[in-house]
Order: sequence, then C-alpha cells, then structure tokens
Amino acid sequence: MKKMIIHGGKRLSGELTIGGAKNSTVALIPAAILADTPVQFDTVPHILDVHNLQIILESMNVHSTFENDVLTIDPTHIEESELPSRAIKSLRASYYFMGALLGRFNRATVTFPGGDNIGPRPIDQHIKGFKALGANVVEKNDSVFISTGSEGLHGARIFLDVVSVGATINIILAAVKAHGTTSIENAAKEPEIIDLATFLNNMGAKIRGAGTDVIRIEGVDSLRSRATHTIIPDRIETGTYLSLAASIGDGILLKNVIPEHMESFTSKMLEMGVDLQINEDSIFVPRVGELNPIRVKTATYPGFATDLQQPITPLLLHADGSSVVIDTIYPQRTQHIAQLKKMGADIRVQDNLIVVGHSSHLQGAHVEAGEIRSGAALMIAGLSATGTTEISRADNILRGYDRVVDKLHSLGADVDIAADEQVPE
Ligand SMILES: CC(=O)N[C@H]1[C@@H](OP(=O)(O)OP(=O)(O)OC[C@H]2O[C@@H](n3ccc(=O)[nH]c3=O)[C@H](O)[C@@H]2O)O[C@H](CO)[C@@H](O)[C@@H]1O
Ligand SMILES: C=C(OP(=O)(O)O)C(=O)O
Repeated sequence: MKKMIIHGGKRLSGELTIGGAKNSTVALIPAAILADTPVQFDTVPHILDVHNLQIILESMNVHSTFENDVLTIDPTHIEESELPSRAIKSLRASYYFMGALLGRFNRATVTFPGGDNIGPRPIDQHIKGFKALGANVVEKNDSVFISTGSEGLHGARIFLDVVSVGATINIILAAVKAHGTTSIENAAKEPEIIDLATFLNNMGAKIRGAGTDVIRIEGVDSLRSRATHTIIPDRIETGTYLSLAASIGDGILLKNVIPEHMESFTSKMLEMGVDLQINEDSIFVPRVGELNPIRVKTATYPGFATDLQQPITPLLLHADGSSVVIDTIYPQRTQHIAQLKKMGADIRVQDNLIVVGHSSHLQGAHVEAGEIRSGAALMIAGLSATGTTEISRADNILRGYDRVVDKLHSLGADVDIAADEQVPE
C-alpha cells in the first residue's frame, strides 16, 4: 500500500485540467468486450481502477494499450476464462463484467466485486434485471453464476425498485444485444449512463432515453466501433478540486468541466458565498472571504452526489457556523469523521446527521483513507493544515483520482506518494 505525505498550509494557485470520468471509464472498459472490432477511448484517467480493468481484460485474451490518455482495446480474440479475483476485488465496477459477458457469451461467472467500503452495497437489482432478461442466476460461495438457455437473452420490461447506477448500466450491457426490446423504468439518470449509451449507440446500438428515468433498448446483432470515444469529464474530480480551491486557493482555474453536471454542487458553493466564475467549459475559483454554513442532502442525479459529501467537508469547516450533511444514499459513509477529528476538526454525527462546525485551525496528523472520497477529504484537509499529514491507504485515492500528485504539484502543493511499510498490499 502507498501513503500520501502532505506538507500543508500553503496557499495554492494555477490551473488544472479535469480527466475523464472514473465512473464512465469503469463502465466503458467492460462494455468494450461487446464490440466486434477494436475500440478506442480518449481522455482516459490515469487511475488504478483502469490498470486493474486492463488486468481483467488481459485474462480474457483482450489486449489493451494505454498511451497518452488513449486506451485501445482489442476484444476480437476474446476467450472465456476465469477472471483474476484479486483484480475483481480491487474495484466495484468489475460487476459490469456480469452484464458485458452475458451480452457477449450468454453466460458469466464473476466473483463478488470489491470497491469502497461505504456501507451495504447489495446487487439485487442487477440480478433482478438479468433474471427478467431470461438468465438463470446462482449465487454460490463468493461468486455469481449467470447463464441462459440456447435461445439467449430476450427483451423485458424491468422496473427498478431502487434507483441504481450500477443496475441500470449492467442491464444496458446485457440487453444491448438481446433479442427484442428492453425497457428500464425508474432508471438512474447519471451523466455516465448517457456517456455509455453514446459509446454503444455510435457502434450501432439502439438505446433511447439515457439520462431520463425510462431507457429503451432494442437489441442489435453486432456492435462495430468507427471512431474514438472521448470520455466525459469527471464531475466528482471537479467537485473535489472546487472544494480544494475554495478551501486553500488564491485563484484556481479548472478546465475541461461540464458546468451543467456540477449544478447541485456549484449552487451549494454559491450559497456559501464562493464567488465562482462559471464559464462554458471551465470554472474559476477566486480566493474566498467569509463563508455561510449550509445544509447538504445527497440524492440521485441531478441531486447532490454522495461521492461529494466528504470532499466538500473541508470547505464546510471554514464556514462561519455549523453545516449539516445527510447522506441518503449511503448513510454509513462517515469514515472521514474520526480521521478529520484527529486533525482538530469540529465534526460529529448527531441523529443520523453529520454536523460540521467552524474549525479555525487544522493540524497535520497520521490519518487513514478508508475509501476514495474520505481520502479526498483528508487530502484537502491535509493541504489546509499546518504541519505534515500522512494519509495511509492512499491507493484508495489513486484508484480514482487522475494523476493527483502531478495536478497538486501544478498548483504549488508540497505532496508526495511513498511506499507504506505499515500497511501491506
Ligand atoms: C462505479 C460507480 O459508478 N460507482 C458509483 C455508483 O455505485 P453503485 O452503482 O454501486 O451505486 P448504486 O447507484 O447502485 O447505489 C445506490 C443505492 O442503491 C442501493 N442498491 C443498489 C443496487 C442494488 O441492486 N440494490 C440496492 O439496494 C445501494 O445500496 C445504494 O443505497 O453509484 C453510487 C451512487 O451514486 C456512487 O457512490 C458510486 O461512486
Ligand atoms: C464509491 C465510489 O466508487 P466505487 O463505486 O467504484 O466503489 C466512488 O467513486 O466514490
């Protein structure tokens, strides 16, 4: 495991470019195995999740190359094989191989995925979707075995009991080459789902309604790539740097942003009194003055993303009064609290609410990134704090933040990654 070492307390300034969205990328890579041609993605983030997905692809004889932000994947010689469980366990999105393999081979065996430890993460809605499409699903030991009869998958009407990004994507992957028409009702509306549908439609898929809560998919026989797919910018990375810039910036410009994807977040920053300058595809964060406390309640898109409730917390510590955070998606997503307290933050849980009080001074400390977004919160707090902060389990940050150390250096931060002998792999 790695640790991140931060010498904090420096004001940061400059500009940086947001990378391709992690949560699009981790769906697009499994989707690539549905193609009958090589496929290419641009603005691919340099993150551990991509590296681990490449390992999983390689185990199926799907070769990939990643150079200059361009990932090329050749699925034309794909073979069914046992997937490497260590790589599967390293990320949540490995469950997209269930839908993608089912779409490609009419069967899939996938170990239960890993990913962030943020409370219970059932996959019942994914399974419900696969079954509706005609698959037989058996969960045994730590694996899910999914198969169809010789007739393959057929279209179906599926109403999701819970709005789930993962289930929506997995059902699209399975249904895109099924016989007949599938509809997903109460579907998730996240921009990453539109990105996936755009990629598949450009290869000949017939997916309508992505970005609304009813998605219709007419199955097609073949998917053929004709152009490089440019991945949408990462809205969670953007929100993280917006929080960082308002917390300790002396003027920071974020480029490659889709401001419409950020509205639930930027509206909260404006409410706090951050004088954001929102342009067509960039956002400038000036040095901020006094900040108002706010209430944050997470919700499905276009609501405030659960993935940003921890990254905005260091900014809330600067507000002149107590802010309140309620995570309705993952109520147990609170690993940052104990760690931020070690740095002197006034933060506590009270009746299922996270209460964040004004904390005029943070002190560097040894803290642990229990998951990606608590890691991001600690990184911002460490940059704001006086003294040295060491964040162990920093792999959790590196698994989803594109070239994070280079980007922080470009803003003038004193930060490094080193091996952590205390925490074995
Ligand atoms: C790789 C990826 O894109 N990860 C994102 C995705 O995770 P993921 O796709 O796993 O999250 P979901 O949208 O599925 O989860 C939303 C809620 O639905 C529940 N649920 C989900 C599936 C299911 O079968 N049954 C069920 O009850 C979950 O426990 C959770 O409370 O969306 C989450 C919510 O925006 C984000 O935090 C993650 O960053
Ligand atoms: C929870 C997250 O990721 P994953 O679903 O990949 O664990 C996240 O990106 O905040």
